[in-house]
Amino acid sequence: MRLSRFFLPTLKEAPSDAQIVSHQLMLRAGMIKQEAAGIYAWLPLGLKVLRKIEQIVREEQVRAGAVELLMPTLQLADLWRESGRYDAYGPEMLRITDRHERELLYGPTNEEMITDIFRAYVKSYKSLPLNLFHIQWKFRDERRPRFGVMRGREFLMKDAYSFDVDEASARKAYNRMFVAYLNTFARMGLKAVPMRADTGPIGGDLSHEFIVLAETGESAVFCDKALVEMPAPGADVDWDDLQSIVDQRTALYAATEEMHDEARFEAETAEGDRLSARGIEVGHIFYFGEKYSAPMKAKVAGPDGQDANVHMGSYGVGVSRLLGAIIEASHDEGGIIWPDAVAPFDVVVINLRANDAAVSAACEDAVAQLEKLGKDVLYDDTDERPGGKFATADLIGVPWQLTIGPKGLADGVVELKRRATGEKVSVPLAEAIERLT
Ligand SMILES: Nc1ncnc2c1ncn2[C@@H]1O[C@H](COS(=O)(=O)NC(=O)[C@@H](N)CS)[C@@H](O)[C@H]1O
Repeated sequence: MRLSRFFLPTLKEAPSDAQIVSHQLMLRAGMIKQEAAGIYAWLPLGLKVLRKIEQIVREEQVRAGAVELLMPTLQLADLWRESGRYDAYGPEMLRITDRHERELLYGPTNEEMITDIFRAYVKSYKSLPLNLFHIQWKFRDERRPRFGVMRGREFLMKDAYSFDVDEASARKAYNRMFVAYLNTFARMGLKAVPMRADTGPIGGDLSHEFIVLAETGESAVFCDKALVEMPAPGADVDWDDLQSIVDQRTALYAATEEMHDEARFEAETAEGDRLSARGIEVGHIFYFGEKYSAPMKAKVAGPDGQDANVHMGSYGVGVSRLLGAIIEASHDEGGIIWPDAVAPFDVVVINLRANDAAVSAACEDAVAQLEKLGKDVLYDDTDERPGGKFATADLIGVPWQLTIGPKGLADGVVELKRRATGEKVSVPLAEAIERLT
């Protein structure tokens, strides 16, 4: 992609109301534009990252056995009246009346709708276990949207819903999501710690939040620091028997503020291992049994032919929030440092003298070779001065910068820079390409 043909409205300064670094950098890097409080337009660079994060979430859901569908953003109020949540949900719910005076709402979550879909078709335990997920925009009329996409009003969520014949099976579904979440966040270069959490308006009695430690996090958290460095289980696990993996983590103390018990923390965790910090909630999983299947009559015939309510859980990931969380965890004074797996481009090719035919020819050759190898290249072919080009490349956080100028060309070398470390080497183009693949 030629930068001269792209749409990258970078800003020298962030607007003063952007308080945290991720909000400042997303605005300065031309990734988002606020259209209303808590409501954003996703500009090309931001959308590329959003889609990469979404794809990692999707792949790990599928690996854990979940099946993707897509539910609408608009829902009938009557569905929420069945579960009793229509009034209980409160002012965060955006209520809408259509031209026929029908009462609708912009979905903040989808437990009722997915239960309605399930009960319409599934009648036998033989269809279980089942986990259905989608990645869809939600609306929550937050009283104080802030910190950019971190706490928006319209935001992208992956929400999955599991259906099982009994509690024991439902806990296995819960464990599959628990492990899938550990793998998901690790693939994005994040250290996310599962912590016992409150269940709030979703309900149930078993819940974990996945927290990324960050000073600007809204949650106060307490945990055994061993949990932070524990590697993710990876894909090669027995998805039908994950209890030992889950126990390994839940055996160590980890709780959000609402669930924290200082006495228990001190009893269970040696002083040197106690971590109290602030964190960002990037995922939240719940087991809530028959909370929705009972009032909505979502039943299956069991092996004995008797109908029984299915046991459910729901599992959310803040897909759009993750851009903010990743930047909070990975940036420096120059700007964003994207982990390779979610970067908007793999490499920026920087032309130091766009009006020099030989340099431009060398750049275009490098771009062509890299694209032939499947690399996603941003080619800065603008007539911006070199300092400005380097500053833009650092700001938008692409993992590699390959710079070509007249002097390097004369010496038969290009300069390759690793954004994360700042390390630079001057090597022949072939070797630079070798290092990039
Ligand atoms: N206002 C918001 N802006 C951005 N992300 C949010 C917002 N509210 C929640 N999230 C993200 O969405 C995730 C899931 O939201 S939740 O309320 O915890 N859980 C649910 O809605 C359940 N239905 C899970 S399917 C949270 O962990 C958080 O990462």
